[in-house]
Amino acid sequence: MAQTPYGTEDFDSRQFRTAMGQFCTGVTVITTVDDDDRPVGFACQSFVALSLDPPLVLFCPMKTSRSWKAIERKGKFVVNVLSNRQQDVSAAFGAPGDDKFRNITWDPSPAGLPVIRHGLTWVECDIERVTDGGDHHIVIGRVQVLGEVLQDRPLLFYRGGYLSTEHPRVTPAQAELEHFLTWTGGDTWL
Ligand SMILES: Cc1cc2nc3c(=O)[nH]c(=O)nc-3n(C[C@H](O)[C@H](O)[C@H](O)COP(=O)(O)OP(=O)(O)OC[C@H]3O[C@@H](n4cnc5c(N)ncnc54)[C@H](O)[C@@H]3O)c2cc1C
Ligand SMILES: NC(=O)c1ccc[n+]([C@@H]2O[C@H](COP(=O)([O-])OP(=O)(O)OC[C@H]3O[C@@H](n4cnc5c(N)ncnc54)[C@H](O)[C@@H]3O)[C@@H](O)[C@H]2O)c1
Repeated sequence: MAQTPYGTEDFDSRQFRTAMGQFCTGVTVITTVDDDDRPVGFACQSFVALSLDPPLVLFCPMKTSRSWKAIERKGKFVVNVLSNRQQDVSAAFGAPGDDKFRNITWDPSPAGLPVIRHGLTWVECDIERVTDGGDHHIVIGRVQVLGEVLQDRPLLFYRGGYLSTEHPRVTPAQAELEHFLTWTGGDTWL
């Protein structure tokens, strides 16, 4: 049953979060290295694929974020897309801390930024533009490198908690059609 809507800005922060929590998203960890080459990062659900040509993405860090300050100085970041096995990774990077990488295994991206192991995929980006978003920044990044894709289920954030979903099944007929549509070997079968 529909609830009575709240009036113009006649709501508190808890009510706003409850409303926004109805929108289910994936979870990423945005990483970089600081001036001393130490890995830093934070859990981030405000990540969006923005543009295909040019390839742009965006995310929104709190203006008080120390990770953001390191990302801004470096001018580069990696977006790590988490799998459903990485709830603990999200929890570690979703809370303030000075050594969030303590129990995290990672490899350097081409630019030397942390790629967290066992994520669904990752992209390395250069900061293209930063605009104002209230108590957050809106950071637009230009994608430079696409990481490999792992066949696993995503970690989802919904109503302030974690969820997972079945990976969509690919039937043999769909796989055959995909192979046909992406074939680059020429018309050798004719
Ligand atoms: C699933 C999920 C999704 C999230 N999505 C987003 C998102 O899209 N955008 C976003 O900005 N955040 C998001 N968060 C929250 C974010 O991950 C956490 O706030 C994280 O701690 C931020 O890390 P940081 O390094 O950016 O900030 P930190 O530097 O860890 O700071 C976090 C807050 O703590 C304060 N602080 C830091 N150090 C101290 C100290 N020594 N003493 C007192 N206060 C201190 C800072 O001022 C800041 O307000 C999300 C969290 C979760 C779990
Ligand atoms: N965009 C963000 O900055 C953001 C997003 C999600 C969670 N968080 C933080 O992570 C922690 C865990 O969250 P929770 O489990 O209590 O969920 P919650 O119930 O506080 O969040 C529900 C929804 O509200 C929105 N939200 C929450 N905090 C926000 C913020 N500071 N700015 C903008 N939107 C926000 C998000 O859409 C989130 O999915 C909290 O400290 C929360 O502030 C921050």
